[in-house]
Amino acid sequence: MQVAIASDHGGFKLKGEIIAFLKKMNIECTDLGTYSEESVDYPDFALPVAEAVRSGKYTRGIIICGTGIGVCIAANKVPGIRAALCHDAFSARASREHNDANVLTMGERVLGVGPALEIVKIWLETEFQGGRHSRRLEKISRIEDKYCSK
Ligand SMILES: O=C(CO)[C@H](O)[C@H](O)[C@H](O)COP(=O)(O)O
Repeated sequence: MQVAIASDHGGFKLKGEIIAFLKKMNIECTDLGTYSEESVDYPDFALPVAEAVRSGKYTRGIIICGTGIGVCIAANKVPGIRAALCHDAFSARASREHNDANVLTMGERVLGVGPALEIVKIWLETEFQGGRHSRRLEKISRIEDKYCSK
């Protein structure tokens, strides 16, 4: 599995913890920034992760900001991206089983490191269930087709 990860300044510290955790789990990840706590704009870091996942070069993406909300909104503008904001284990599991989420977003200002790492582990290890959920994802794709020119 190849993971692309990024954050804005509000998620910088938690991003570092997640990268260290992924290394311990022997999961390859690429850090697409930001690289300091200097204030930046979250869409500039959500977009490269979303595009990296859409391109197929990376299997999954993780994006952290202060709340996880802004990066989730931005990433979901990219066709083919199913970004899920998860601050609990149940949502993390369901976002994979039901939604086949390919990007996880979280907020450093919302969640402690321990719960965040548990969510990352569950999210990476849970498989999409398919079946009736595939039909629903098809309907989401059709919404993209309706509104996106490429
Ligand atoms: O979700 C967000 C924006 O919708 C994030 O929490 C950002 O990290 C946050 O807005 C940054 O705020 P700051 O006051 O500029 O640090």
